[in-house]
Amino acid sequence: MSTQTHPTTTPFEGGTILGYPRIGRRRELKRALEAHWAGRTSADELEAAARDLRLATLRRLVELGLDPADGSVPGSFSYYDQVLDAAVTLGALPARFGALASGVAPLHDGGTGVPLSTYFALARGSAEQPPLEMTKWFDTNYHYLVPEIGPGTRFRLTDDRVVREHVEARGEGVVTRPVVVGPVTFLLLSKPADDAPEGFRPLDRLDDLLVAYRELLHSLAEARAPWVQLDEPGLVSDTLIEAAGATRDEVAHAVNHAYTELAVDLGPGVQRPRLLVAAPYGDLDRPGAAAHGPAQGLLATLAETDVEAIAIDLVRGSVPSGPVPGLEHTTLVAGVVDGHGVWRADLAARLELLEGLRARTGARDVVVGTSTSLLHVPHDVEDETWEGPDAERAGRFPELRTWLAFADQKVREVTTLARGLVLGRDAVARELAAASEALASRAAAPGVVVPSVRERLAGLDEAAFTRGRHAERVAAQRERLQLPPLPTTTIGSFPQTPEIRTARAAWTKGELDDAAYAAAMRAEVERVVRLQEELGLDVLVHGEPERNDMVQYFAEQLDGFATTQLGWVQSYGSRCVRPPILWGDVSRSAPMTVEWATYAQSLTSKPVKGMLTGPVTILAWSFVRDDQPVADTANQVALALRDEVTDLEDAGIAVVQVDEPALRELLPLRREDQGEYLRWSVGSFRLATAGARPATQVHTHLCYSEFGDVIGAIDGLDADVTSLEAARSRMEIVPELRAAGYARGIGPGVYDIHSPRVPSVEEVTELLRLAVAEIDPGLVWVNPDCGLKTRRYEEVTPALRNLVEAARTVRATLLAPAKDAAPVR
Ligand SMILES: Nc1nc2c(c(=O)[nH]1)N[C@@H](CNc1ccc(C(=O)N[C@@H](CCC(=O)N[C@@H](CCC(=O)N[C@@H](CCC(=O)O)C(=O)O)C(=O)O)C(=O)O)cc1)CN2
Ligand code: MET
Ligand SMILES: [Zn+2]
Repeated sequence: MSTQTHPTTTPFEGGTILGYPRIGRRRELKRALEAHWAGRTSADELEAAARDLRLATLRRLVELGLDPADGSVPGSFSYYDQVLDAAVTLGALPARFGALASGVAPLHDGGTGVPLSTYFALARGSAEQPPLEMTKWFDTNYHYLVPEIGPGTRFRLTDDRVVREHVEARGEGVVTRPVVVGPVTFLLLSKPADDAPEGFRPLDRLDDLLVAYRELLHSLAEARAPWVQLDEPGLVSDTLIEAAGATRDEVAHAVNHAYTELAVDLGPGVQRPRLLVAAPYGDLDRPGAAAHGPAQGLLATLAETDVEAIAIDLVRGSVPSGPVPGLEHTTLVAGVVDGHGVWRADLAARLELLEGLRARTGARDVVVGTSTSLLHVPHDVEDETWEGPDAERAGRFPELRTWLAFADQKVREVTTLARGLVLGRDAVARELAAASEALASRAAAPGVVVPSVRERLAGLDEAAFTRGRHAERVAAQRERLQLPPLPTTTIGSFPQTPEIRTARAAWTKGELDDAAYAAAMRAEVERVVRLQEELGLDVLVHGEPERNDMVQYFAEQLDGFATTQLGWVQSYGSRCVRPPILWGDVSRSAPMTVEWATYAQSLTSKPVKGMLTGPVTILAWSFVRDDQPVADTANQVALALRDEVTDLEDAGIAVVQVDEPALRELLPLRREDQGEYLRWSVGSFRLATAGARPATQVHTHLCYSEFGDVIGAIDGLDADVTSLEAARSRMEIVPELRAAGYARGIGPGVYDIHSPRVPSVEEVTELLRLAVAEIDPGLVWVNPDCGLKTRRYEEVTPALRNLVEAARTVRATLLAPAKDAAPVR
């Protein structure tokens, strides 16, 4: 048992948040990072800009009502990614980075920390090494960097930036609660290093890793940090646990071990920071699911260690159904304010939940928190313009503003609820009433329910989700398109040049009129078509220059959506998106893409692919209404897209691609929820595309994920051709497709567009040979991994040239009647 004393008063009594956006309300960090990477500023200048941003954040959070004295303000800054931060803090620098990694000494051995240049080399790659792999953070549109752990990884405290930031904040009068990814989640998120033996699991290195965490706790103790927050979202995700080769029982064991080891005395005279373990994004335990999980739930497992506080997600997760053993010694941070969506909370209902929570769970005390970090929402509703022509064009209207809560509004929701919990309802009666009023106004507002949209949805039958027979479609499309074997194409976007961005910025500001902007974009389309013809690609695209983003572009044109001016949310590193707000019933008032596609088609005799974003991805990358089943919302979007497909067909477009890069992203973290998700998500894609005639070739594109566990769903989309990201994993998906008997057109990516490297003809040829050796060459398409919008023409032009050349090379071997080459059907 620890002799650590609990605070005698309730910690975080004024409420707390699990994290706050770090990009800056005017994307200050993005600008500072990109200036530094471009060589325009020094590391010192970057550090100064980041410091200004951190201090501005502290001031803001205190102004919004968080207690500056007791660790309620999280220290959640990062220069790039919080998982990378943990890796460099704990000595997990991959050996493949050579001297950059081996040159980093443990702090206790005279080390001086990990230089920013090394940190960015891990994030963005060095001259010799590709960066750490990037992948989706739980079911969000945030991407983290995947640590690489091997038997030789030397876990030690190698960087103490998080400690220095605590000291920095103290200098400004704010006692922060440093936030670090917790040890179990850190290992679950990691992958085995390249040199690890077969069967090695990062999780097996837990004991060694804990040594480094203990060093970190020591260092925080010396800085007098009263609390530290260890984030353990990994505990809520079956998919992550399975991918790490572990079971829930093993994870429970690891949790018990880790927090028994960390929640101990650090020795005489050292006051260990108290531990807040946070489990955002879902449920630690499911009521009634004990049969599948550890005998004792994960919440009880945590509560029975000596950690002083546990934060649970009460938006995505469920309320514990009864007293939790061990919680009588523990503060429960009740995540009742949604960190992941933008709707204003029903404060009265949330307060009622909070009031009953202590009695229900047996917690030592209950305090108010957010369900997740506020990283996933924009800064401030007040930064937007809600009236005037700009607002109107973007679908924003004054009433909408009152329905929303971005990060700053959410902090106020937290502090309001905290006051209500401590002082009683009457103390916050005005705020509760205002929240209820906003909710009522939302329910009754025009556009939220549009009868014609509802009627169309209600009238759908099975046939609306079903296309004609596959074989018939294949024949009709072959006849119409006359493509060579191994047809070449791209995923849609071509580089978004500074000229395009500048023109759009000028147009947005009203400095360029509609006609001039359209002319500039048409000129770009023409350049892109000419380039593709010159390169010899078979199925062309218009290049998407007119799109600011593949989701926002559609949201700007659909009814039921609003888009923001400054609602930036970090997606990875310095890259941001502005997720649209889907608030009402969705419908399409006019064609959205037809002019661009037909203009491109008018320039060439080759087929031009129409390019749409699918319903699941539009939902995944928007803030979606929470007042109806998400499946209904998806089908509304699908119907709008279905009409667009028809319009493209009527305009003579023979190939239409409907992108679903986020299909895998929304896959629920809990196994038992996945079937239902796949049912509605696949259904909405089919609804969007099943109206296409047999001779119209429907493509889809998926990326950013491992697809192994959703091949069945990919098949269920019933697309004629699917392009997948595959180059970096060297076509790993191809044998899986073969094993699954996949018999549709398939374009496993042969050009890794996430890297500036230009692949050689030989490399692409080699990847193509891998593909045609495994699957019927008559099904194989040749394409990059993803769109080219983030690349530059200097890279794209030679890379596509090589891709076309490689396709020709492999095509020739197929056509030659060699005895070991599979025939083309
Ligand atoms: N929504 C979404 N989610 C996604 C992806 C995606 O493409 N879209 N891709 C995956 C990876 N994520 C990504 C997310 C963002 C970016 C990205 O490049 N973002 C751009 C912004 C893209 C954008 O909205 N561009 C707008 C606005 C650009 C802008 O910042 N304009 C300046 C002024 C322009 C200038 O003078 O240069 C301004 O507003 O201040 C446009 O082109 O119109 C960035 O951060 O820089 C890339 C990948 C997964 N999730
Ligand atoms: C993230 S998937 C991107 C698909 C889109 N058509 C593009 O090429 O950019
Ligand atoms: Zn993609």
